[in-house]
Amino acid sequence: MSVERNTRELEEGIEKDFSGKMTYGSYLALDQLLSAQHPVSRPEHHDEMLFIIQHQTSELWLKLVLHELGAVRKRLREDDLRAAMKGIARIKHIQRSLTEQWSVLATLTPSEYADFRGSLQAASGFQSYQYRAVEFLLGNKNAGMLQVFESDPQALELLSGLLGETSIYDEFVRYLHRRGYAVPDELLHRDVTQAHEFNPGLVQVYKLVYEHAAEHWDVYEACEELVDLEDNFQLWRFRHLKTVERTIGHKSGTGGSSGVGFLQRALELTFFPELFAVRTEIGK
Ligand code: HEM
Ligand SMILES: N[C@@H](CC(=O)c1ccccc1NC=O)C(=O)O
Repeated sequence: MSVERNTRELEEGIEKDFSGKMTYGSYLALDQLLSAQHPVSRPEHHDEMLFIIQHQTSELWLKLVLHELGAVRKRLREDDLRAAMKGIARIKHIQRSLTEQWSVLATLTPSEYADFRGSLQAASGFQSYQYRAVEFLLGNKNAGMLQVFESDPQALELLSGLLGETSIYDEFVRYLHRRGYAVPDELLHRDVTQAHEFNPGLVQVYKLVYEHAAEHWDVYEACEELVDLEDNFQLWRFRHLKTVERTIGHKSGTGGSSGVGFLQRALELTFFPELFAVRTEIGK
């Protein structure tokens, strides 16, 4: 080791011959991953690379969120609440990372974005099938959303599949029923292709849990985990909205919507309305 030269020597045992062996790059398919950035602006705009990578990293994290949500749903079906909560804890960290990432894109000024926005044509995040899949898995179903995927059979298959399946919230509610809580019957037989709608009877179930937390500790903790999940999702939506506002102001979106106004209305959506409603009822 030569401290003077500020150089670390390689150790004897360090692998150098990778002929026919798996490497870091081959394992991670880096050749594919790192050759998948294709700016479309001509002449190529410097900042389009930021725009592409911000979206690609978001989609990679969304892929993991979907993977974990699938496992959470399975664990709930198997009555393994603790394992399900482990999955939610991981998802919450991913969500924080996704929300934090907006500050990178916020360095894109309106003038820089305007220089290549025209090249994006009608492409828009509205067409992110993984984002829609997350919304469906959390319980905000909307069959109308499938229309933009008519020309993408794989996305259509994933989303129409999820539309007809139970959400995380459906499974949580069914789990509560199996545990003996007085879950209203209509929730157990609801049409799962529709968005979950507010149910006052379920608020009463949560009221019991929150007012006697010590006797319902694991369920109480699980409820708060779900509240965190929704809270984090809304924070992502809010940061998206604010980034859009500072970048394109009140222009309409490339996807054809009114833009900021349309995104604002998504902030009124809720996945687990009863878990928020119970807050008003506690101590009454
Ligand atoms: C400067 C950057 C961005 C701008 C100006 C922007 C703008 C917009 C606008 C105007 C919409 C509404 C749909 C439309 O008419 O196009 C939208 C939707 C959406 N964008 Fe972005 N966006 C940006 C970055 C991102 C990033 C980095 C993501 C990450 C994946 C993203 C994901 C989405 C999603 C998922 C929707 C659908 C939201 C919903 O249905 O409520 N956007 N965006
Ligand atoms: N909807 C954006 C365009 C946009 O942001 C976008 C374009 C192509 C691929 C992803 C995008 N991201 C999010 O909407 C706009 O209206 O400027």
